[in-house]
Amino acid sequence: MTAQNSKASIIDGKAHAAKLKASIAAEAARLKAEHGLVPGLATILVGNDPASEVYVRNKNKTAESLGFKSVHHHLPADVSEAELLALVKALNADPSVHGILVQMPLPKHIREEAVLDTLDPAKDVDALTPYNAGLLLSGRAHLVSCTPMGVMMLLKETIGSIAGMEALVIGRSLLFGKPAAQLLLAANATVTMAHSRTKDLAEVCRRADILVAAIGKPEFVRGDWVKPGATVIDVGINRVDAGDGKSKLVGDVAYGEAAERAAHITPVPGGVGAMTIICLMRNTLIAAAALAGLPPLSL
Ligand SMILES: NC(=O)C1=CN([C@@H]2O[C@H](COP(=O)(O)OP(=O)(O)OC[C@H]3O[C@@H](n4cnc5c(N)ncnc54)[C@H](OP(=O)(O)O)[C@@H]3O)[C@@H](O)[C@H]2O)C=CC1
Ligand SMILES: Nc1nc(=O)c2c([nH]1)NC[C@@H]1CN(c3ccc(C(=O)N[C@@H](CCC(=O)O)C(=O)O)cc3)C=[N+]21
Repeated sequence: MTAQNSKASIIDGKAHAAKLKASIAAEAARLKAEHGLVPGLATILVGNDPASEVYVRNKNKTAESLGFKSVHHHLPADVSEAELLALVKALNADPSVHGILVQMPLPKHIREEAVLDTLDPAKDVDALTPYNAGLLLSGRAHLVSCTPMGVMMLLKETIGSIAGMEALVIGRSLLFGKPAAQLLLAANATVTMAHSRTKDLAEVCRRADILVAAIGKPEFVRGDWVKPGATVIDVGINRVDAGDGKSKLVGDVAYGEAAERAAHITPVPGGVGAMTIICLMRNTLIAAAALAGLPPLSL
């Protein structure tokens, strides 16, 4: 078998997440014993998207399993912007809450910017406020967006240094693409960002030593776009028809094809998604320690 058609190694996000969870649990126990500090996470979900309900429930369950305080607010789809902002302000002022997560996307009649301008940056565990995005850009990151952080951890564990490598991020959202590109740059990769207006995406992909896809289109990236030996990180979570009346999750990368050429690849599910929730717990702990005036945590 030549290197060209050997199967990629699978990056086990679940196993990495379990390891990180253990170190967060230990640090949380220490903060509780030494300082009486119990991290508190508040989640807000507006409307009834079933996938979002599952994710938010998982976030609360994970918080509880770590001994965090966890509160969930489920608001109807037609809640007014003013009511949502009032809830965010109340949580900003609640000393038992250290992290506030507003699940995106929000209904059309609510301005995302108004919500982010109201959210206390010290409690912005998704790192979506201009303040936290700006700190990252300035090389002084405090709270970092969870999924990009999870991706960097997986890359570190899988290939070590990425200095000088060609990294491509497809997608430029505030939640993932932009912070992911900043983190890759800070780790000294040569970073390209692609999006819906990029010309000849397949060719751009073929240059990438690290190919990160966050598009939201099932199996959009084909196997022959992957540079042989590349590391492929699939952020996409798409629910598609499995053909037997059931549905299944697939990523933004045609996994089977890509695995023929890549050296390392993340599966969906069990790859990047598994890291996201645990990075949210990490951010909640970091925010709690900072709000309590404790020294930065090494996690
Ligand atoms: N695993 C996890 O934990 C997480 C998974 N996700 C998943 O990642 C995916 C992306 O999420 P998110 O960043 O929030 O999505 P957005 O919809 O906000 O962004 C999608 C990006 O993909 C780009 N894009 C769309 N079509 C194309 C195309 N044909 N060619 C190239 N680029 C294209 C868009 O470009 P343009 O800007 O030009 O419109 C945009 O920048 C989704 O599947 C989401 O569910 C998201 C967060 C966490
Ligand atoms: N403000 C905000 N912050 C977010 O972080 C955010 C958001 N809005 N909106 C939607 C996306 C999506 N997202 C995921 C989180 C966990 C999994 C996850 O746990 N995935 C598992 C499987 C899940 C399953 O089986 O359904 C996995 O990939 O193994 C996936 C996707 C966070 N998002």
